[in-house]
Amino acid sequence: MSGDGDEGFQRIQNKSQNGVIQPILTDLYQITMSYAYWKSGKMNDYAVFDLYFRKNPFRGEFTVFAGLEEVVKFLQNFHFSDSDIKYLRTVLPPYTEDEFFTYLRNLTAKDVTMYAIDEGTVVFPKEPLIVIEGPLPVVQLMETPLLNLVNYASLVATNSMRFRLAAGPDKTLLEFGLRRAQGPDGALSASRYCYLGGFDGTSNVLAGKLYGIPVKGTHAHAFVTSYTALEDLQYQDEVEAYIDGRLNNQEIYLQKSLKPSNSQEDVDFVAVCLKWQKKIAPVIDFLPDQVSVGELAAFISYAQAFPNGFLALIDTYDVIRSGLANFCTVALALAELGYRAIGIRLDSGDLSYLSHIVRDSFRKISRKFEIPWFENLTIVASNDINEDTIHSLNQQGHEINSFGIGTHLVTCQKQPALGCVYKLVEVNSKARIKLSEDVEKVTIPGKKLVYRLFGHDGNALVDLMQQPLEEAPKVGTRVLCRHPFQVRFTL
Ligand SMILES: Nc1ncnc2c1ncn2[C@@H]1O[C@H](COP(=O)(O)OP(=O)(O)OP(=O)(O)O)[C@@H](O)[C@H]1O
Ligand SMILES: O=P(O)(O)OC[C@H]1O[C@H](OP(=O)(O)OP(=O)(O)O)[C@H](O)[C@@H]1O
Ligand SMILES: O=C(O)c1cccnc1
Ligand SMILES: [Mg+2]
Repeated sequence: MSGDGDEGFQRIQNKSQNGVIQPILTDLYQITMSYAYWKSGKMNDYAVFDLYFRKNPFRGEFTVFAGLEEVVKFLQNFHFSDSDIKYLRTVLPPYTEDEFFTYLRNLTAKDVTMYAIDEGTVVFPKEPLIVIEGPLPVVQLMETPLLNLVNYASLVATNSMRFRLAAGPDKTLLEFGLRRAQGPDGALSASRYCYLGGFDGTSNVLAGKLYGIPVKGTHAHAFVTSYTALEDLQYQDEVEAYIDGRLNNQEIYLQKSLKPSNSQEDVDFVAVCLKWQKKIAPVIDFLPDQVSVGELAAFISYAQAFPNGFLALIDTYDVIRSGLANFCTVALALAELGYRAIGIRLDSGDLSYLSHIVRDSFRKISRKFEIPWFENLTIVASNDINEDTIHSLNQQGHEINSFGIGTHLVTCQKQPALGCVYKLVEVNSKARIKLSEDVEKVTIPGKKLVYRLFGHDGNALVDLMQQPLEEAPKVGTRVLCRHPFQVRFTL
């Protein structure tokens, strides 16, 4: 068994994420330009490229830089394989000189130098996040893969941090985006960089395995709707075996039982639940004959499987009249047997209103039965949540402890791409500029160093770009900083 698992892991490591990141994961024009550079004798020109973005995403004021670890791995492993070369021979024109393919086959990043800002740093438009320098054709070939590695990673990390800022530091944020992400690679990147941006965990099991991200989750509506009666808690084949006389009543009863946390003696858990149902009905105001018995069976079944991890999705039928009542019933039965339930999840309706109703019931039970922790049970909310939903919930007031967020987080619905670019700024120590009709698109020529200047109070004031030969700013000394584009003249 473990052999199978390891093979699966190897397959993924070799072929998925890292396997797919390779020099020919690029735009064709990088290869054709390399050929032209090579043919015109520019292969030893020394070029400097800046990787930067022009505008913070989501109409925001900051960006979180991410993707650097994969960039480093990419540079370390940069080479074209025999099969890459074989394929490229079919793509380039037949008159492409043979020596070029030998040149490509022997290329590595050994003559390339990279400077970068630390991954996870808050960064701003126009400043180089990565500077790459080396032989022109080689650093040209880096453009597309590097942009691919940084763009989405930084976008989704920024999105994740924005959700974190909206929710506040004490909420648990779970990424539930696998089913809605842009394919398998998009999903894995989303899980990885949402964690970097401030989420606490993911539902994506493979991301947990590959990147060490905590994996968390609840259960789905299907789990609830699959049960229709308390009899579902018995295995059907065992019911048949009982009818046939192959099993006795005691053996069937065991399916309904649970051992208390401190004993090995089976207790009829269903009976304990039904006892608590009667006791709490007047406390939190529900009618036992109005709850869904299938939902109760589902919750009991989940509680038997995870007596220390019972978290129930309570909106399958009716949150107040059924889901909440059934959850409290089972949670109290668990409490009698020495277990602490975790809480509930809401996946529809008015999340502010419902979270208040739920917390209110938890408080009533906590006081009535003197179970202090019951009022602090976790309330998880999900259902198409975006950043604005969280701000709105904060304004209205809510009792949610944890948000499960998928679609809006991983697809970055508010802005689907960051727009990082990779521009030539220097060749053979001479600055290069790209002019444009659009002033935003004019490049800042020359190699630059970026300093982050901090005030006396320890807060960052400004990022300063300088040429390498300019004197570095000194602590305690005033520095003249000019905006690179918005020049202000005073007369
Ligand atoms: N109190 C609230 N304030 C702001 N947004 C909320 C609040 N409660 C829920 N939402 C958000 O409103 C959106 C729509 O909720 P709505 O109740 O219409 O959806 P629903 O319950 O899934 O219903 P349906 O499935 O029938 O569309 C969801 O994206 C949800 O996250
Ligand atoms: O809403 P998201 O932020 O994408 O979070 C993930 C969603 O995925 C699940 O249900 P799914 O959407 O598959 O079914 P549903 O529409 O019935 O909730 C879960 O219940 C969430 O609603
Ligand atoms: O664990 C959950 O509750 C979950 C996981 C993925 C999508 N929606 C919910
Ligand atoms: Mg949904």
